Amino acid sequence: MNILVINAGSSSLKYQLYEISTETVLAKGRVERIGMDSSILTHEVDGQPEVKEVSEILDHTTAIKKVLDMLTHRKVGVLSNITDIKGVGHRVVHGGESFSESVLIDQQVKLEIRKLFDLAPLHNPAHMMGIAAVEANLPDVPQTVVFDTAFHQTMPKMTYMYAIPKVLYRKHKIRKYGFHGTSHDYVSKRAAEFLGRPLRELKLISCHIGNGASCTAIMDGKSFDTSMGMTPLEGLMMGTRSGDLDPAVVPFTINKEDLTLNEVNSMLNKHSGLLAVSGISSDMREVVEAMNEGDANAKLAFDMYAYRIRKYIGAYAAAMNGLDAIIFTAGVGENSDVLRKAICEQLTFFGVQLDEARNSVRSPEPRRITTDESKVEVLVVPTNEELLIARDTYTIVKELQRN
Ligand SMILES: Nc1ncnc2c1ncn2[C@@H]1O[C@H](COP(=O)(O)OP(=O)(O)O)[C@@H](O)[C@H]1O
Ligand SMILES: CC(=O)OP(=O)(O)O
Ligand SMILES: [Mg+2]
Repeated sequence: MNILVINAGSSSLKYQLYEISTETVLAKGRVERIGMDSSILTHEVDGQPEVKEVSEILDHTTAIKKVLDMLTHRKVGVLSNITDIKGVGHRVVHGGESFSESVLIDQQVKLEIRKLFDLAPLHNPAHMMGIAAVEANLPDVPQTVVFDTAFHQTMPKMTYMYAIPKVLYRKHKIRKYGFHGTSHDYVSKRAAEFLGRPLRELKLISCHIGNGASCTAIMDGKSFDTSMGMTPLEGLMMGTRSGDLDPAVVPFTINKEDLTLNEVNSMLNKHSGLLAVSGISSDMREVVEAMNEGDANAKLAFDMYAYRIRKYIGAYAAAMNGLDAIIFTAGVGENSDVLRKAICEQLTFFGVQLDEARNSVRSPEPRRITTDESKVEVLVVPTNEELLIARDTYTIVKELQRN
């Protein structure tokens, strides 16, 4: 059965087409710069060179249409007809308190996602555009949503409540939700398999370090605490997001700089983090390069970034009263041996012994980067949010076909 996985952003749309019974990726790609002139569609079929097509793609509906054209293309396509797609799974960042698992999309689900626009303004509106675009192009195909927040619905009240008047939770559901749940879920299961131990017995800290970044404390196979909050802004320092800061900075800045609330929100989400501190880039590769050339701002940005991750690891080891393994994943976590080294070198107190040779290995497979004697294991586990989305979609579609 062919399942299409969609991760729609405001100006981009990533896709992967799976043959799910064998979990094979038949094709994948992305559309960038939707709504701008010269949008770019990049399409890749296993073992073949990438195909790039530049055209004007004004909205998500057109973007999906182009993707479907690519998938059925005479030369670079992998399907003879779009009716060969039997289900579409979407990544949705915010599911609030309504969803603790993946669901089939219906009117009610769409309404709930819309209600959460305020809580994930960068993500949820874009996901809705993706869902509507698929509906317009494939009206008869069942669609599902897989939420970033779902995995974290197991957090106890003690970790998800903010210490502010209760009325704000009652009226507006202001609380910690946590994100990247699909990734934390996937890598924790892979880590348990790799270690050959039951997940339920492990105390894990998974560090999803990509553009957005979050750490999760996982106990008993469940999310116990996580660094992102009501929105994906809390916690670690990120590419362009500030992460934790004294909330008083917000009214103070509004006052002193004569900014609006929206401007401050945008500053904290889009113009902070690595980008602001380094003054160079939100991309860790460029920050490390500048640091190696002696740039002091890049060094400060790198040190702050690594320090925050270390601090969360320390906090979560205490929160769980123990730690078996730390997992690094996502763009930076999987690729930056320099960052992993900076973090792990200062965790010897916990019994982390980094093996530098293992740390510098690159591989798409899960691997250990500590010595055999290390008391706490540190693993690099490449994430695969799309595969989990495809699996969940398959389960839901099969159930639908049975009824
Ligand atoms: N070799 C590398 N070294 C350091 N950072 C890298 C490397 N390759 C990719 N990255 C980082 O990964 C980030 C993207 O991570 P990713 O998980 O794909 O993020 P997202 O899904 O949020 O777009 C980039 O911003 C880049 O900084
Ligand atoms: C929730 C979140 O931050 O997602 P991303 O890392 O894809 O921006
Ligand atoms: Mg990501």
